[in-house]
Amino acid sequence: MTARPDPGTSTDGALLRCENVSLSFGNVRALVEVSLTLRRGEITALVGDNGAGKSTLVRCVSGIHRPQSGRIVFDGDEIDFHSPEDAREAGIETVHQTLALVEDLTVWQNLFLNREIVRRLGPVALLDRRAMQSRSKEMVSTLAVNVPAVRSRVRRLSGGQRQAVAICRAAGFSSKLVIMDEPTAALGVQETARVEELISRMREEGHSVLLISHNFIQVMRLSDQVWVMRAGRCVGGRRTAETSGEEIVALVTGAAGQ
Ligand SMILES: Nc1ncnc2c1ncn2[C@@H]1O[C@H](COP(=O)(O)OP(=O)(O)OP(=O)(O)O)[C@@H](O)[C@H]1O
Repeated sequence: MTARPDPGTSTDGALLRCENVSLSFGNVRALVEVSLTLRRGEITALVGDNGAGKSTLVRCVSGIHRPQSGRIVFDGDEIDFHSPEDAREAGIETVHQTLALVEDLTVWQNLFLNREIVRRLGPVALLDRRAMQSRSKEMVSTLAVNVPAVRSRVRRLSGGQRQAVAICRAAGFSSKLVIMDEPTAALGVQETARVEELISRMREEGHSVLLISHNFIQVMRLSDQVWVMRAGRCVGGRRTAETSGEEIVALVTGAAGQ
Protein backbone atom coordinates (compact mmCIF):
# COMPACT_ATOMS: atom_id res chain seq x y z
CA MET A 1 0.00 0.00 0.00
CA THR A 2 1.31 3.45 -0.82
CA ALA A 3 0.16 6.64 0.79
CA ARG A 4 0.65 10.16 -0.45
CA PRO A 5 -0.33 13.10 1.79
CA ASP A 6 -3.23 15.12 0.45
CA PRO A 7 -3.58 18.39 2.33
CA GLY A 8 -6.92 19.15 0.70
CA THR A 9 -9.02 16.64 2.63
CA SER A 10 -8.26 17.85 6.13
CA THR A 11 -10.01 21.14 5.53
CA ASP A 12 -13.08 20.14 3.48
CA GLY A 13 -14.33 17.54 5.98
CA ALA A 14 -14.14 14.75 3.41
CA LEU A 15 -13.08 11.38 4.76
CA LEU A 16 -13.18 9.72 1.34
CA ARG A 17 -12.85 11.20 -2.13
CA CYS A 18 -13.12 9.23 -5.35
CA GLU A 19 -11.88 11.20 -8.33
CA ASN A 20 -12.58 9.98 -11.87
CA VAL A 21 -12.39 6.34 -10.86
CA SER A 22 -12.78 3.97 -13.82
CA LEU A 23 -12.75 0.19 -14.05
CA SER A 24 -13.81 -2.15 -16.87
CA PHE A 25 -14.22 -5.90 -16.93
CA GLY A 26 -13.48 -6.76 -20.55
CA ASN A 27 -16.08 -4.80 -22.52
CA VAL A 28 -18.17 -3.99 -19.46
CA ARG A 29 -17.49 -0.45 -18.23
CA ALA A 30 -18.42 -1.04 -14.60
CA LEU A 31 -17.13 2.37 -13.44
CA VAL A 32 -16.78 5.40 -15.71
CA GLU A 33 -14.96 8.36 -14.19
CA VAL A 34 -16.79 8.17 -10.89
CA SER A 35 -16.25 11.12 -8.57
CA LEU A 36 -17.85 11.46 -5.16
CA THR A 37 -17.02 12.47 -1.60
CA LEU A 38 -17.99 11.18 1.79
CA ARG A 39 -17.91 13.38 4.87
CA ARG A 40 -16.71 12.37 8.30
CA GLY A 41 -19.30 11.38 10.91
CA GLU A 42 -22.08 11.05 8.37
CA ILE A 43 -24.14 8.30 6.82
CA THR A 44 -23.60 8.46 3.07
CA ALA A 45 -25.89 6.39 0.88
CA LEU A 46 -24.97 4.95 -2.50
CA VAL A 47 -27.97 4.03 -4.62
CA GLY A 48 -28.57 2.80 -8.15
CA ASP A 49 -30.22 0.04 -10.10
CA ASN A 50 -28.84 -3.47 -10.41
CA GLY A 51 -25.58 -3.37 -12.31
CA ALA A 52 -25.09 0.39 -11.79
CA GLY A 53 -21.61 -0.15 -10.35
CA LYS A 54 -22.17 0.33 -6.61
CA SER A 55 -20.51 -2.91 -5.48
CA THR A 56 -17.62 -2.40 -7.89
CA LEU A 57 -16.95 1.07 -6.49
CA VAL A 58 -17.15 -0.24 -2.94
CA ARG A 59 -14.79 -3.06 -3.87
CA CYS A 60 -12.28 -0.47 -5.10
CA VAL A 61 -12.51 1.33 -1.75
CA SER A 62 -12.26 -1.88 0.26
CA GLY A 63 -9.20 -3.28 -1.51
CA ILE A 64 -10.84 -6.03 -3.59
CA HIS A 65 -10.46 -4.27 -6.96
CA ARG A 66 -7.93 -1.69 -8.11
CA PRO A 67 -9.22 1.13 -10.31
CA GLN A 68 -7.66 1.29 -13.79
CA SER A 69 -7.61 5.08 -13.62
CA GLY A 70 -8.54 7.89 -11.29
CA ARG A 71 -7.65 8.13 -7.64
CA ILE A 72 -9.14 7.51 -4.24
CA VAL A 73 -8.12 9.66 -1.28
CA PHE A 74 -8.95 8.36 2.19
CA ASP A 75 -8.31 10.31 5.37
CA GLY A 76 -5.79 12.53 3.62
CA ASP A 77 -3.84 9.82 1.82
CA GLU A 78 -4.14 8.58 -1.74
CA ILE A 79 -4.77 4.87 -1.45
CA ASP A 80 -3.49 2.00 -3.52
CA PHE A 81 -4.78 -1.06 -1.73
CA HIS A 82 -3.67 -4.49 -2.87
CA SER A 83 -5.97 -6.46 -0.59
CA PRO A 84 -8.87 -6.10 1.85
CA GLU A 85 -6.29 -6.36 4.64
CA ASP A 86 -4.66 -3.15 3.35
CA ALA A 87 -8.05 -1.42 3.52
CA ARG A 88 -8.70 -2.75 7.00
CA GLU A 89 -5.32 -1.55 8.14
CA ALA A 90 -6.16 1.92 6.86
CA GLY A 91 -9.42 1.82 8.87
CA ILE A 92 -11.97 0.72 6.25
CA GLU A 93 -14.24 -2.13 7.34
CA THR A 94 -16.84 -3.71 5.10
CA VAL A 95 -19.94 -5.62 6.17
CA HIS A 96 -20.69 -7.80 3.16
CA GLN A 97 -24.10 -9.28 2.47
CA THR A 98 -22.71 -12.70 3.36
CA LEU A 99 -21.63 -11.29 6.78
CA ALA A 100 -18.69 -13.70 7.08
CA LEU A 101 -19.64 -14.93 10.55
CA VAL A 102 -18.77 -18.42 11.78
CA GLU A 103 -21.98 -20.14 12.83
CA ASP A 104 -20.42 -22.50 15.34
CA LEU A 105 -18.50 -19.81 17.18
CA THR A 106 -19.90 -17.50 19.83
CA VAL A 107 -20.58 -13.80 19.41
CA TRP A 108 -17.37 -12.82 21.17
CA GLN A 109 -15.31 -15.34 19.18
CA ASN A 110 -16.69 -13.86 15.99
CA LEU A 111 -15.99 -10.32 17.16
CA PHE A 112 -12.36 -11.24 17.76
CA LEU A 113 -11.90 -13.61 14.83
CA ASN A 114 -8.39 -13.05 13.43
CA ARG A 115 -7.72 -10.32 16.00
CA GLU A 116 -7.55 -12.44 19.11
CA ILE A 117 -6.17 -10.90 22.30
CA VAL A 118 -3.17 -12.93 23.38
CA ARG A 119 -1.63 -13.07 26.84
CA ARG A 120 2.00 -14.09 27.26
CA LEU A 121 3.05 -16.47 29.99
CA GLY A 122 6.79 -16.63 29.57
CA PRO A 123 7.41 -18.23 26.17
CA VAL A 124 3.78 -19.42 25.89
CA ALA A 125 1.07 -17.36 24.15
CA LEU A 126 -2.44 -17.93 25.49
CA LEU A 127 -5.76 -16.62 24.19
CA ASP A 128 -7.12 -14.15 26.71
CA ARG A 129 -10.74 -15.29 26.66
CA ARG A 130 -11.73 -13.18 29.62
CA ALA A 131 -10.37 -9.97 28.05
CA MET A 132 -12.09 -10.73 24.74
CA GLN A 133 -15.42 -11.49 26.43
CA SER A 134 -15.35 -8.36 28.50
CA ARG A 135 -14.31 -6.18 25.55
CA SER A 136 -17.09 -7.80 23.49
CA LYS A 137 -19.65 -6.88 26.14
CA GLU A 138 -18.43 -3.29 25.96
CA MET A 139 -18.62 -3.24 22.16
CA VAL A 140 -22.13 -4.66 22.19
CA SER A 141 -23.36 -2.33 24.92
CA THR A 142 -21.82 0.82 23.37
CA LEU A 143 -24.01 0.31 20.34
CA ALA A 144 -26.82 -1.22 22.43
CA VAL A 145 -26.87 -4.16 20.10
CA ASN A 146 -29.80 -6.48 20.41
CA VAL A 147 -27.85 -9.67 21.05
CA PRO A 148 -28.79 -12.10 23.84
CA ALA A 149 -25.29 -12.66 25.26
CA VAL A 150 -21.79 -12.52 23.88
CA ARG A 151 -21.43 -16.21 24.75
CA SER A 152 -24.34 -17.25 22.48
CA ARG A 153 -23.43 -19.14 19.38
CA VAL A 154 -24.09 -17.23 16.18
CA ARG A 155 -26.16 -20.09 14.77
CA ARG A 156 -28.80 -19.39 17.45
CA LEU A 157 -29.19 -15.75 16.43
CA SER A 158 -31.82 -14.27 14.15
CA GLY A 159 -30.87 -12.58 10.85
CA GLY A 160 -31.07 -9.14 12.45
CA GLN A 161 -28.92 -10.16 15.38
CA ARG A 162 -26.31 -11.60 13.03
CA GLN A 163 -26.29 -8.38 11.06
CA ALA A 164 -25.85 -6.51 14.35
CA VAL A 165 -22.85 -8.67 15.29
CA ALA A 166 -21.23 -8.10 11.89
CA ILE A 167 -21.82 -4.33 12.14
CA CYS A 168 -20.51 -4.30 15.69
CA ARG A 169 -17.37 -6.11 14.58
CA ALA A 170 -16.84 -3.57 11.80
CA ALA A 171 -17.52 -0.59 14.06
CA GLY A 172 -15.17 -1.81 16.77
CA PHE A 173 -11.41 -1.88 16.45
CA SER A 174 -11.22 1.86 15.71
CA SER A 175 -12.34 1.71 12.10
CA LYS A 176 -12.68 5.08 10.37
CA LEU A 177 -15.24 4.03 7.78
CA VAL A 178 -17.79 1.22 7.87
CA ILE A 179 -19.20 0.16 4.51
CA MET A 180 -22.48 -1.75 4.58
CA ASP A 181 -23.77 -3.59 1.54
CA GLU A 182 -27.57 -3.89 1.74
CA PRO A 183 -27.59 -4.51 5.50
CA THR A 184 -31.35 -5.05 5.73
CA ALA A 185 -32.07 -6.76 2.39
CA ALA A 186 -32.71 -10.14 4.01
CA LEU A 187 -34.55 -8.87 7.11
CA GLY A 188 -38.17 -8.53 8.18
CA VAL A 189 -39.80 -5.25 9.18
CA GLN A 190 -38.95 -5.35 12.89
CA GLU A 191 -35.41 -6.52 12.42
CA THR A 192 -34.88 -3.87 9.75
CA ALA A 193 -36.00 -1.21 12.23
CA ARG A 194 -33.53 -2.51 14.82
CA VAL A 195 -30.62 -2.55 12.38
CA GLU A 196 -31.55 0.97 11.21
CA GLU A 197 -31.50 2.10 14.84
CA LEU A 198 -28.06 0.58 15.18
CA ILE A 199 -26.81 2.42 12.08
CA SER A 200 -28.15 5.72 13.45
CA ARG A 201 -26.46 5.04 16.76
CA MET A 202 -23.19 4.50 14.96
CA ARG A 203 -23.41 8.03 13.61
CA GLU A 204 -24.14 9.31 17.14
CA GLU A 205 -20.98 7.52 18.27
CA GLY A 206 -19.03 9.40 15.57
CA HIS A 207 -18.66 6.63 12.99
CA SER A 208 -18.73 7.33 9.26
CA VAL A 209 -20.87 4.95 7.24
CA LEU A 210 -21.21 4.22 3.54
CA LEU A 211 -24.54 2.50 3.01
CA ILE A 212 -25.51 0.70 -0.17
CA SER A 213 -29.26 0.30 -0.27
CA HIS A 214 -32.07 -0.28 -2.73
CA ASN A 215 -34.56 0.93 -0.14
CA PHE A 216 -35.20 4.61 -0.92
CA ILE A 217 -37.35 5.12 2.17
CA GLN A 218 -34.50 3.81 4.30
CA VAL A 219 -32.00 6.03 2.48
CA MET A 220 -34.16 9.12 3.03
CA ARG A 221 -34.64 8.18 6.69
CA LEU A 222 -31.03 7.39 7.56
CA SER A 223 -28.60 9.23 5.35
CA ASP A 224 -27.09 12.71 5.34
CA GLN A 225 -25.91 12.53 1.73
CA VAL A 226 -27.00 10.42 -1.23
CA TRP A 227 -24.95 9.59 -4.32
CA VAL A 228 -26.68 8.05 -7.31
CA MET A 229 -25.05 5.71 -9.81
CA ARG A 230 -26.38 4.75 -13.22
CA ALA A 231 -24.69 2.52 -15.79
CA GLY A 232 -21.27 2.89 -14.21
CA ARG A 233 -21.44 6.66 -13.75
CA CYS A 234 -22.11 8.77 -10.71
CA VAL A 235 -25.01 10.85 -12.01
CA GLY A 236 -25.64 13.03 -9.00
CA GLY A 237 -25.22 13.72 -5.33
CA ARG A 238 -27.69 15.41 -2.99
CA ARG A 239 -27.84 16.40 0.65
CA THR A 240 -30.67 14.18 1.87
CA ALA A 241 -32.41 17.06 3.65
CA GLU A 242 -32.55 18.99 0.38
CA THR A 243 -33.97 16.28 -1.87
CA SER A 244 -36.90 13.89 -2.04
CA GLY A 245 -37.37 10.19 -2.67
CA GLU A 246 -38.97 11.13 -6.02
CA GLU A 247 -35.93 13.09 -7.15
CA ILE A 248 -33.61 10.24 -6.17
CA VAL A 249 -35.76 7.72 -8.05
CA ALA A 250 -35.72 10.01 -11.08
CA LEU A 251 -31.91 10.18 -10.95
CA VAL A 252 -31.69 6.39 -10.59
CA THR A 253 -33.92 5.75 -13.57
CA GLY A 254 -32.55 8.56 -15.72
CA ALA A 255 -35.79 10.54 -15.73
CA ALA A 256 -33.98 13.54 -14.19
CA GLY A 257 -30.83 15.38 -15.17
CA GLN A 258 -27.98 15.99 -12.77
N1 LIG B 1 -15.94 -9.49 -11.47
C1 LIG B 1 -16.67 -9.07 -12.51
N2 LIG B 1 -16.43 -9.54 -13.75
C2 LIG B 1 -17.16 -9.09 -14.80
N3 LIG B 1 -18.12 -8.19 -14.72
C3 LIG B 1 -18.41 -7.68 -13.51
C4 LIG B 1 -17.69 -8.10 -12.34
N4 LIG B 1 -18.19 -7.42 -11.27
C5 LIG B 1 -19.16 -6.62 -11.76
N5 LIG B 1 -19.30 -6.77 -13.09
C6 LIG B 1 -20.21 -6.04 -13.98
O1 LIG B 1 -20.05 -4.67 -13.69
C7 LIG B 1 -21.30 -3.99 -13.70
C8 LIG B 1 -21.52 -3.32 -12.36
O2 LIG B 1 -21.80 -4.33 -11.39
P1 LIG B 1 -21.97 -4.05 -9.84
O3 LIG B 1 -22.06 -5.37 -9.15
O4 LIG B 1 -20.93 -3.11 -9.38
O5 LIG B 1 -23.37 -3.31 -9.79
P2 LIG B 1 -24.29 -2.99 -8.52
O6 LIG B 1 -24.75 -1.59 -8.70
O7 LIG B 1 -23.58 -3.31 -7.28
O8 LIG B 1 -25.50 -3.99 -8.76
P3 LIG B 1 -26.40 -4.80 -7.68
O9 LIG B 1 -27.27 -3.77 -7.05
O10 LIG B 1 -27.16 -5.74 -8.53
O11 LIG B 1 -25.47 -5.46 -6.71
C9 LIG B 1 -22.34 -5.03 -14.05
O12 LIG B 1 -22.55 -4.98 -15.45
C10 LIG B 1 -21.68 -6.34 -13.65
O13 LIG B 1 -22.16 -7.41 -14.44
